[in-house]
Amino acid sequence: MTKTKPSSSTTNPQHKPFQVSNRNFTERALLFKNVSTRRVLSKVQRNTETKETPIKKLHLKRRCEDATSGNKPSLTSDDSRRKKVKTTLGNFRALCGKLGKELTTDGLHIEVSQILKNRGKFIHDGKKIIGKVSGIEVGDKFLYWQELNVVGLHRQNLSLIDHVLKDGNLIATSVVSCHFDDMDDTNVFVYTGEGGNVINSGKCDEETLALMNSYHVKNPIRVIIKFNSKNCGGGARGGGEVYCYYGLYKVESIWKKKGKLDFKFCLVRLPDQKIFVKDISNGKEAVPICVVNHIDSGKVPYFQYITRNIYPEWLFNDSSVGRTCVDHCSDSMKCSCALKSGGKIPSVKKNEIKFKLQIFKTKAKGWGVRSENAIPSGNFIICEYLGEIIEDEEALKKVDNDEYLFNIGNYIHKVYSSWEEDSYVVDSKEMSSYQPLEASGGKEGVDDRCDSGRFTIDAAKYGNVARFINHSCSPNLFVRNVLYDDDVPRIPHIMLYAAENIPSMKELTLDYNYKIDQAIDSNGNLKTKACYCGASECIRRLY
Ligand SMILES: C[S@@+](CC[C@H](N)C(=O)[O-])C[C@H]1O[C@@H](n2cnc3c(N)ncnc32)[C@H](O)[C@@H]1O
Repeated sequence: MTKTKPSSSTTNPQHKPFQVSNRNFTERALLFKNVSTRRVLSKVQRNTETKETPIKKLHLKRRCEDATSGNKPSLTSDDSRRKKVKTTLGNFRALCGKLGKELTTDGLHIEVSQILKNRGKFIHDGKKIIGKVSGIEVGDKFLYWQELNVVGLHRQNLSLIDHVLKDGNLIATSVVSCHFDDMDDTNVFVYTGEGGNVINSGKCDEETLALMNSYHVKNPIRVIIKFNSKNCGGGARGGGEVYCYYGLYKVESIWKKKGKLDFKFCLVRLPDQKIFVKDISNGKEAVPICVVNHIDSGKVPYFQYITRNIYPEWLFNDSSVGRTCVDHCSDSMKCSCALKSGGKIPSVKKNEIKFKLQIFKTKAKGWGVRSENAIPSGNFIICEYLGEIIEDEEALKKVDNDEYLFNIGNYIHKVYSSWEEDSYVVDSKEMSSYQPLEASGGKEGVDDRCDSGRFTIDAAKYGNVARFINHSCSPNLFVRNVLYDDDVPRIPHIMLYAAENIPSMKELTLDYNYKIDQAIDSNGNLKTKACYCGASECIRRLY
């Protein structure tokens, strides 16, 4: 996730846009962590070379057209634009189906897009847009390169960089990147342009020129990521290539390695753009919990977002439990805490999430959690681990599906003597832990129903943001079992705290406290799982 940010120094000391020079189209590499995209580009070239449209003609035409701003107030609302985009894509695919049996042939797609263009069916009348294309949202997916052209995201058949003349200067409008698999974060990525001594000769290819000018103009550039849906949980065609629109970026810096001809362009994602899911809690949390995925097209599998644990019914009817509060004070008729305060529900604000947490897709560990704000170390509760409270016997039956089980353990680390947050006592040696139960010894020596060590939190169906926090052998969070004075005495809350100052956007991690070689599956076989935390002290095994 941490990328070395290139120096912001530019190779053009005059800070003025470069002028259009002769175009020397060759393939070039768009890099995410130095991975080349040549293969994809040459495939596009191969497929388009067979078409009749002469490249020279396209150039002439391009010189004449000028930019259209996507931000100008449009005649139609964004909703109707969106409908139009959907209809147009539907028409495109229907026509592909009609004209060719082999839908994956790019030649067919070019032909179909030409037909739609001739019929005036291109979105935005085939004009090139700078910035947001109305009707298209971040996260929208497209099955074929030509669909990007039809909807106005990227109107190039040959090049990964699209550009337009704006006030006499060529500027970049969109980039198609073909590599997503080696990144934790696409907020920053690097494009490597073609070689050529721009400073001395004043000449370079159009793509390099456009990106250089965009650096000065700071115009928004659309980024589209191409990926293979086979690798990320299926796609519209059950595996294959898909293009996903990732939003607007700007060229932050340009540099050139000593002795090398090619330029590198650092593109940085513009802030305040629509994200994939604005608030997965649907307003249940005080701070919205957004979901972003810069890795693939996968969505968070369904679960129900909760802000309080779900306790088993029998717990409330069992006098040995000694619970006086019902469902965390939600029922003012039954809850003794509420009755004490004249029927008023006590504030549960102490459990509110205060940091702007974000669920994001990691490279190798599924979803993870990070904070958009920096988090100072100390007694700041990041969040509580929530789910269904189940007995350990029940949890043991879930050994083959234990991803979201958190064994509460035998120890209570904090006791709140009142609703005041600062009156707790920290007394902890033993952490609670995620499953497997075999490792945590959850059943040891307990006969009483409400004794601790008999309960596990299952966040598979019901849970909150904490269910996405991954393990690290060098974690930046720690766990405390916290008991409020109105709680079921031996079912503490699992509260997560910052163990250090955590910079914004750094993944939040816990030590799952698993034991190696002690997890057993339902057939009695030893279970192992690799750890991809990446810490220098990583032992390479989760369990
Ligand atoms: C509580 S879930 C964490 C969220 C999970 N990544 C997701 O996508 O929903 C625990 C699971 O995440 C994965 N995981 C967490 N930390 C990991 C790590 N350091 N290395 C590999 N997988 C990890 C494992 O599959 C583990 O069973």
